Amino acid sequence: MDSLCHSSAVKGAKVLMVGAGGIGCELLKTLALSGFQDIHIIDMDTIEVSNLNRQFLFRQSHVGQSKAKVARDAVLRFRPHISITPYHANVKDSDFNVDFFKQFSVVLNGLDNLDARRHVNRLCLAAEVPLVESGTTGFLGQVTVHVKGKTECYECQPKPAPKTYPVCTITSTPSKFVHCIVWAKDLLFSKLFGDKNQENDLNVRSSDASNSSEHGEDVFEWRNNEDIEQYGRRIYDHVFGYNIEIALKNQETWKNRNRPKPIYSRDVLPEHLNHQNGNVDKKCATDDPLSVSAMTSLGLKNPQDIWSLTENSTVFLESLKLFFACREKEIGNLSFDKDDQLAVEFVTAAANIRAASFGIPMHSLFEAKGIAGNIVHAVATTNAVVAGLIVIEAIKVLEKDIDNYRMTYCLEHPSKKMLLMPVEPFEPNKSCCVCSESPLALEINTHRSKLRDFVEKIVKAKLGMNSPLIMHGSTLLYEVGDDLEDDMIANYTANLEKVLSELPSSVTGGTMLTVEDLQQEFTCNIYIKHREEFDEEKEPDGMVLSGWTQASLEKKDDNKVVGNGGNTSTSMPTEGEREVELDEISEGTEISGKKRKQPEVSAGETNSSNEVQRLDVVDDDEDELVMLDHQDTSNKKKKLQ
Ligand SMILES: Nc1ncnc2c1ncn2[C@@H]1O[C@H](COP(=O)(O)OP(=O)(O)OP(=O)(O)O)[C@@H](O)[C@H]1O
Ligand SMILES: [Zn+2]
Repeated sequence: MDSLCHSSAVKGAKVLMVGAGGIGCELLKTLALSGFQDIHIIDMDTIEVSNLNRQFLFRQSHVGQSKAKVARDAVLRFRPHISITPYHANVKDSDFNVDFFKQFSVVLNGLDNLDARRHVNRLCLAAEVPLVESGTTGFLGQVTVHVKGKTECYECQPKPAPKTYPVCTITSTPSKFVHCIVWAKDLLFSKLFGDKNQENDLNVRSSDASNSSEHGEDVFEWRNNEDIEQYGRRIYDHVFGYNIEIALKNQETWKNRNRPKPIYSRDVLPEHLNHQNGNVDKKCATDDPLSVSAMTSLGLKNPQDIWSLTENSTVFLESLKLFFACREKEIGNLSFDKDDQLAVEFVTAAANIRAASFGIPMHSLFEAKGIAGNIVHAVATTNAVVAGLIVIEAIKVLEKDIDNYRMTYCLEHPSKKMLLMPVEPFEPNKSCCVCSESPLALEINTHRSKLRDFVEKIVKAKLGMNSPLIMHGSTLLYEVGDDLEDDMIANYTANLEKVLSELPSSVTGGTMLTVEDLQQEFTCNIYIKHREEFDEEKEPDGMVLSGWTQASLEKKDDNKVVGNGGNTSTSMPTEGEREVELDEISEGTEISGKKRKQPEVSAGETNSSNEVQRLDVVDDDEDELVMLDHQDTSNKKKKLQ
């Protein structure tokens, strides 16, 4: 190690670290202690109290300050003579362009989301700077090396698709608590507090209801003649009582399922809730609307308690009331946030009441929050191990020790007596459209789909472009930029609303479109195939992109996404479930069944085969997160404490 620390490659290296969170803090410390002398750090966040348990460069007094800057100061205290340059900024900002990236010898990622990772991958490819990429999820972690032309890029292999659920499971036939959470968060919470005009599957039921029993208006609207408690109870009775009764009428649905039980507020709560007569203004009297809490107001203290049905019903009404009383300005714009206490309380209560109705075990707020926020509790040790591995790979990259590059996976349980599983990197995937410029094919109804659908669903969501430019031959159909003339902007805005075949340069079957992101210096050709019909459930986008590894995932996932509740139900298994873990983790990542050589295991080890299945660990990220189901959550919690 000593020789490594003093290697001239290390001393002379200029390193860019992206992310100064859980992995980043460990990484900066390890870099400094390993002899690196010129380190740049980009992080867009400020320090939060919840970071302090593991992001050890930060202290209570730093809360609210830039992570990048505080991390720098903390490390300079024990390595005063090295140079650390912090940027409190989003790595996607246009300042961080290809030229910016070119100045570095290596880029090290300690990020927590797919979007930023893809962006950095593209910049590293364009700037031809090696990338060491990392991620952790609880006890699981991985460090991978990406060198243009030598190893696969970050996007050569498909990433696990966020687990999605069939809409009908969420709206009609939940069988697990997570289904109730998705319903509470993506349907009910959004309906009540988010954008009312959003398409939402609760609409179906509310209009059913308005035809039969209600007054032809939106059931979810607060009516002039009712007080907030009446409103809350009406919503309660509608979603937990009336809607269930309607659902029960469909005998077919319940032939092989347990029939749910309608729950009405009068069955579980007294006619008037005495405590709610308390002074609402007093409950709101705080500088920080985010600190308003139904639990506080009701005297419920322990977030690990599982509330009774009555308690859940009380929390439901109280949190709804507090939203309207204390946070009225935000209503209409809210989306669920795991750090929003009142939102978590509402979602926990609503999910529990629904669970009770469907005979599903109820959960504590702590557990519900974990599921709703896709939280896998971070393990500081995993971050430290991963940071160490990043530095080891960075040193190999700097010394151009290509034969020894490794992708390393941290396991939760020893496999072949090892907790760390190093594997040789793959070569670049020839069909990867990011690093091999391989064209894609898009099946789309060119007479029905608008350019806007193409931009949103394909260019942004699937291809991860920030500032796209779309060309058909020499005609520019769309472009984003700060310096566009007004008439161009008007032109592009008009194009967005046109169907593809009616664009100024008609896009039909057989057209080749070029899509480019100027900042990422990433270009992609898309061959358009016209197709009339799409299966609403299986192909909810109304278009199918193929030709790249991403597309194979789509086929695998025949469920329709509900809202943005992307979750995977990969679980942390107990010892006996080891095989399940391997299968589940690799699910969605190893679609071709390719095997990777595992060179580090010597013949004397217990393994009979020297091949292991590729493991990919999903990261703690909103897009691609692992979610624990209830058994595993409790199992895990025990281990963590
Ligand atoms: N686009 C981006 N530009 C710059 N920094 C980013 C970007 N996306 C994520 N990050 C940073 O990456 C870091 C990831 O760290 P980590 O996974 O520990 O998350 P965290 O936000 O600190 O903690 P948690 O989400 O678990 O509360 C964060 O500090 C975050 O600010
Ligand atoms: Zn690639």
